[in-house]
Amino acid sequence: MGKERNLPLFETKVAKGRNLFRCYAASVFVGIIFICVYRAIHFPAANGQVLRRWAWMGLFLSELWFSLYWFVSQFSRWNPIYRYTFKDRLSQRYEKVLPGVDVFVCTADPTIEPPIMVINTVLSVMAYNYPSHKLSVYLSDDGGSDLTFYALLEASCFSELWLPFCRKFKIEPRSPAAYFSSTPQPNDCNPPMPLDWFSVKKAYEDMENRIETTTRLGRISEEIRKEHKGFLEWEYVATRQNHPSIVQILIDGRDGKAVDVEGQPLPTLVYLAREKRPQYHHNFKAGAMNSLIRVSSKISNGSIILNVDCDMYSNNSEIVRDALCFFMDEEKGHEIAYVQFPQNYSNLTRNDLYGTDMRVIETVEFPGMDACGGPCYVGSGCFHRRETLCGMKYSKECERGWKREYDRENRESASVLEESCKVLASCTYEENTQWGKEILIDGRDGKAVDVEGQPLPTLVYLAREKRPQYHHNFKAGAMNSLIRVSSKISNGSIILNVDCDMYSNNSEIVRDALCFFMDEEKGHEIAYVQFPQNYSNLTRNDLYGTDTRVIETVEFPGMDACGGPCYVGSGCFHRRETLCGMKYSKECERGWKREYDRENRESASVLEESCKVLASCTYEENTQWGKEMGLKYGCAVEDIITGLSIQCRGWKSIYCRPERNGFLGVVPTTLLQSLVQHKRWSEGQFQIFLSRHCPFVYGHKKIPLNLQFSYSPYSLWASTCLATLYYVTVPPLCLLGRVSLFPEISSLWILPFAYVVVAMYSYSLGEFLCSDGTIQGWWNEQRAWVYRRTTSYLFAFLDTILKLLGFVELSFVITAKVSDEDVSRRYEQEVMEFGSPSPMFTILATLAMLNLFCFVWSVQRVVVDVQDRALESLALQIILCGVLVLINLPLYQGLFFRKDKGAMPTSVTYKSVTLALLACAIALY
Ligand SMILES: O=c1ccn([C@@H]2O[C@H](COP(=O)(O)OP(=O)(O)O[C@H]3O[C@H](CO)[C@@H](O)[C@H](O)[C@H]3O)[C@@H](O)[C@H]2O)c(=O)[nH]1
Ligand SMILES: [Mn+2]
Repeated sequence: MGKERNLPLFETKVAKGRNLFRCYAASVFVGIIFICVYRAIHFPAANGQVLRRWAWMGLFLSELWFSLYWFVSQFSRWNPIYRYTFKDRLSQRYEKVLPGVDVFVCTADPTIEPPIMVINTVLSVMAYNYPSHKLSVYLSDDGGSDLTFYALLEASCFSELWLPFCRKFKIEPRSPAAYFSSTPQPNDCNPPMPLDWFSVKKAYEDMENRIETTTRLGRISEEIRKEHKGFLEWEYVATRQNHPSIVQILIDGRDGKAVDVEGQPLPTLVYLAREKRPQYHHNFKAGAMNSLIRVSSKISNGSIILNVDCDMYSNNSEIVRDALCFFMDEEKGHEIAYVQFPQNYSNLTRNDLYGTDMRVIETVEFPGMDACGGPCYVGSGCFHRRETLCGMKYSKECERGWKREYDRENRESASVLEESCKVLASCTYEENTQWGKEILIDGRDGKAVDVEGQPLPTLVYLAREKRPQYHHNFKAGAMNSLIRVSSKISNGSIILNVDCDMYSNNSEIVRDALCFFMDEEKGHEIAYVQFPQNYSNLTRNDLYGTDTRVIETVEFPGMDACGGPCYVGSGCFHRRETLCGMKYSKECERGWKREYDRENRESASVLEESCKVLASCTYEENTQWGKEMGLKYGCAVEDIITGLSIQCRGWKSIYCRPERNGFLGVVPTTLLQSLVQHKRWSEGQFQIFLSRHCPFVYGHKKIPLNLQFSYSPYSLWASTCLATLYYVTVPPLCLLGRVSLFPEISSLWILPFAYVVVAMYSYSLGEFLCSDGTIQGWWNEQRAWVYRRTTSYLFAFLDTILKLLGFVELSFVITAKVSDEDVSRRYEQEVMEFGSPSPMFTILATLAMLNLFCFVWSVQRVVVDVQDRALESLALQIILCGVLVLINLPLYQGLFFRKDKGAMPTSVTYKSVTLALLACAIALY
């Protein structure tokens, strides 16, 4: 065992054949130099070639840009590494002390993210091979939809059947929909299986039917409504964008009665719809995530957080353990902030028509980033340590903390508490390193007993943060820190506050106070119970009249009759919520009664109530949430910017691709959706690049230089639009005017051009094929890049500039996860989907037409005029134009030959032909 302990929980292997790659890169680099030399020395002379000079200059600049882009994209290819875990070692050493894991599932719209899909994702993560009492699943519903809530309620019941089934037969994947559609019916060889199989399948299909019927209906029937108190919350929902917080604990894992059909505990399951008000910006997914972080900290407070999008179901039930092999590794675990798994997709077609699977990024670039310090966080399929997501900086201290946590069983959960409470007592919620607080006795610890073996009460020392520049607000400030910190540690519903000189003179006084609070009739309206302040050192005749005798015996009882005494700071019992600003309402009656009616259920409902404030619009006002804490706001790719800032705080991240994919999601199934998604991504990335969070500025001296470079290809996505647009318009148009921009076929200068193009594209094809792609798939991806660069990135580029100037606001177009039958069928057949008059399509069609015209025109010249030597100098341009025509074949089909609904609308056809003709006409004269 002693030796075993030293074996690491994961190993790292470097990719093979890197020297070959480096030779290739070096040779391409030389080729690029030659091209630049050619461009420089053949720069058209000033006499009479004005147009050609300009065209040449533009082309030179474009090529310089492409070279730069190529250069920065070599960093993540230089030295990819691969990670492998040892889950058996993890179980051997840590099975009993595995940390709590909170899983966040985000959904935002029940129409484009159907509830049945969402709960399949939820069920798949509930069924992880992980101790249920340490697993909690939170669904954030930004759609605030009772349809989604209803589906989740159904899922909570179905999980009682589903989890034992998964456990018993060790099935994969654990999303019921995916499992039943991918697994053939069992035969009789395995007798117990078919019985269960059919009954579970039947139960699933029944549930699916109910959910789909309700979803189609668009509202919840009265009978269903009566089934759960949660539906009452919708009485306060005005619209999806205007409602209070809703927190519903559907399965309370702490409740001994929350068990599956086999009597095994179920994971906690929580529904959250954060408050939405029109006048408050909700910050999209980042806002949802931050609410989740806070609410979960109150309910389960797992040290590890897994975040998945609602379409990304778990495909591998062991993945939590894979992630923990990194976090809990004794040697390196303490410096790891997050573990990112690749995003794979369940609905890809064979040749991936829209190139939506980021195959090469997932198999080559991310492993390369991992070698440079860690991959970026890409929003889904990522495990985080809770503290790092909350803004904690890396320091040597962490090493101790993390180790301590797993070395001693009970003490460490106290230390995690200490850690996470720091921020609650800080001046700004921001500087979490300066604090002083110690839990001296942890009442939850079985070993915290007196000499007779009786449990001791929890005892905590707190010194809140103090800074000269922040006012500490005297006792009130101290009390507020205590309220927050205690809410995290013990969260008692009643708070007694005494000054340090006021010792308790009556050990029954708590019970006296409770007689008021818990009175069934009037208790619910009482906020505090004030006892008189008496003194131990009074002299007989009270020389200075310091004992306020008459106030205590006459005036206060009088005030009590008028509605209640004042609170005099010491010897007073409060209900926690009222001290936190809760207004009295009839509701409280219900809540308070409920609390004492049922033993376990009600602590859930108190939790629900007290979590609401954490998910309210105003909670984050004047805090660091969205800035230094949680996910960052104001960026369309909140994931990338958050990951980057975690890395800049000194943490490392890990990229892991287990043999069996961890998560499977849904890619957009139409061209437009895919282009719009890329617009959001490239816009966010470019926005980061232009902001103070630019990897080269923000990351300067904080992350390695090669990691800064590894981020830049993505940051520069948007800005490649200019060079690309230039390349696909100017050389073809110059054909018309017979303006030559490339070396002649017979010239030696053609070599560097030929070499660079052939080498780059063969390498790219090789990379693609090694990533399990097909040749046709690679070709499709090349097309996708051209389309993105000329539309998505162009719009992203312009929007980013406009945003910088303050003309437009940040938006987040949610990608649809369903499409109608017709569209799906074409997607399955890999027929390109147009069918809408988007300006993006007008651009694509115009460019395609333009290249077609130029190509036909110049080929016709070649045929007519075989002797014409001038054409030889245009050969490369004609080839370029021809390749563009080839790549656009599906577009011509959509423009002219298809009659189905997915064809290009005629308005786009007219517009694009006109525009292309116009451009050609201008070029000809
Ligand atoms: O206001 C919002 C908007 C979105 N979402 C959720 O965010 C997720 C991502 O939205 P989607 O439209 O599917 O975006 P994708 O482009 O597929 O997502 C990638 O890119 C996003 C950043 O642009 C990240 O947030 C995602 O995690 C990442 O998977 C989905 O679960 C949504 O339900 C919300 O919860 N609230
Ligand atoms: Mn998505």
